[in-house]
Amino acid sequence: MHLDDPSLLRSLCRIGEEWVGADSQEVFDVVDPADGRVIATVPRAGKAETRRAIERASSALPAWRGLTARERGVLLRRWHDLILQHRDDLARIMTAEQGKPQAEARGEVSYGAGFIDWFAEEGKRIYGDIIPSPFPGRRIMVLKEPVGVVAAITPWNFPNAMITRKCGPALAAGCTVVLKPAEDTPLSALALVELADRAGIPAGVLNVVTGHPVEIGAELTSNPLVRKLSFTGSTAVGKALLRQCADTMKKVSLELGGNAPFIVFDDADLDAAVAGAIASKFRNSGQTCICANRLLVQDGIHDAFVDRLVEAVGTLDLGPLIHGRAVEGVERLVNDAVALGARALCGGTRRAAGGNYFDPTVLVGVTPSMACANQEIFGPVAPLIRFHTEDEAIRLANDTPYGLAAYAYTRDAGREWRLAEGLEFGIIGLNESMVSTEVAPFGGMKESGLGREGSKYGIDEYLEIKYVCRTG
Ligand SMILES: NC(=O)c1ccc[n+]([C@@H]2O[C@H](COP(=O)([O-])OP(=O)(O)OC[C@H]3O[C@@H](n4cnc5c(N)ncnc54)[C@H](O)[C@@H]3O)[C@@H](O)[C@H]2O)c1
Ligand SMILES: O=C[C@H](O)CS(=O)(=O)O
Repeated sequence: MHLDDPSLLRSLCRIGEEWVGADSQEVFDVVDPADGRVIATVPRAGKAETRRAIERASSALPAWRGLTARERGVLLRRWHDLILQHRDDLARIMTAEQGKPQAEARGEVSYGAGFIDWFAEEGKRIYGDIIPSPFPGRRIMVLKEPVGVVAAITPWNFPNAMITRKCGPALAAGCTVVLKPAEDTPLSALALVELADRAGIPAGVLNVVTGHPVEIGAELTSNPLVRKLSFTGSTAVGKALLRQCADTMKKVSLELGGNAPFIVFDDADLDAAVAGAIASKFRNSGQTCICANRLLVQDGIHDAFVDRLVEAVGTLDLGPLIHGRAVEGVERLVNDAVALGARALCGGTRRAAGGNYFDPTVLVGVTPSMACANQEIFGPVAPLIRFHTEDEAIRLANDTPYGLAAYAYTRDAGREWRLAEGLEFGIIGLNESMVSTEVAPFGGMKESGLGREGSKYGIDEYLEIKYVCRTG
């Protein structure tokens, strides 16, 4: 892989001042999903290394939280600037380990840097309260303090932005972090830590451990020095980690799976609806938590929408899926739907040329009971379900344990409000499918998670509220 700055390609864990291997010297391969080439190896660390990282984060905490928010903000701003200076290299590393096309990868790096920029400022707005006391002679105050050592566990599909979306607010609030990135995409995390080091963020504030997810996770969720877990990943793993945190009562935020409905009403702007569906469904080859997962299309516009969608899909050139298991999972969902009567109007199979590619697919005749309408597809497959009335659309959309993102295209303002209030999802796009920004609260309801990331709300996840009552 060509890098303008090859020293960004780090392949060891970062614990305090040191870049270290696993105690066992074991390593695991990092593989390019496009062709299966091994691009690096990183340590297969476990419990002992994680414990040392936690202890180092704990020892770094007093000095880091002792800085003023402005001082931390200066360091975060430097980190932000270095990320953007090295955007092309960070994108090259991301494409090599995750498969995301270069333009999308550069976009993710800029999006991820936005969280550092945003929270460099938000740290200076962590306001407490002075509350008028009902008791004569007594003062009532509310302080907000950093929660302490944070464990962050992140997924492979956005190997840069999911890390900065946690580390930005955590560091701005005065917390220190032990990060476990996804085993498929550790290099983006290690490059970010290298740049944090160059920015002058003190050693021990941001630590990265790569390796056994279950072993590392067990230490992160059980060690009492860790006061917060911030997890982004599948709902199944999120539930397991939430249970594991109960014994030490950690503060937990979870960004989990989704099953986004994309609703197209008869009165929708057809061009906008097709463009929105393409952008939402096929971004990152369909491997995002907020991808349109079910396209609910009203009877009157259905055929015109299908024709235009198939035409637009025919122009796509997508990247690979993350690994062979992902391709097999998508293939199973498509084959299940077709076996039950759905039709693939385009795509429908893995790419004949081989590799982890699945051809972009439009399925019609899908019914709400099919697996592809109830499971997170995480691939470039658009299942279309017909509906007749608005009430039916809202009922179908809400009929899922997930509640992350939902989209609707209509030009009826009254209907927009009924959808905004009637859809049970944390994020709703009305005539818009590109909703992700650092200034807005990102997160889900029901089994899509707990808490929010980004926005003025995102820093609350890394704070404790302290009530002080003073007489005298
Ligand atoms: N809501 C969001 O903001 C958001 C963002 C990105 C991805 N996601 C979700 O993440 C999933 C895809 O990512 P993924 O495949 O990496 O998810 P995953 O749950 O398999 O893995 C996520 C992270 O958890 C780690 N992990 C896995 N099992 C673990 C265990 N038992 N203990 C500790 N750590 C463990 C993995 O190594 C990885 O770092 C999808 O469901 C997607 O919707 C959600
Ligand atoms: O996959 C989930 C990500 O959170 C999507 S986004 O990058 O925030 O849009």
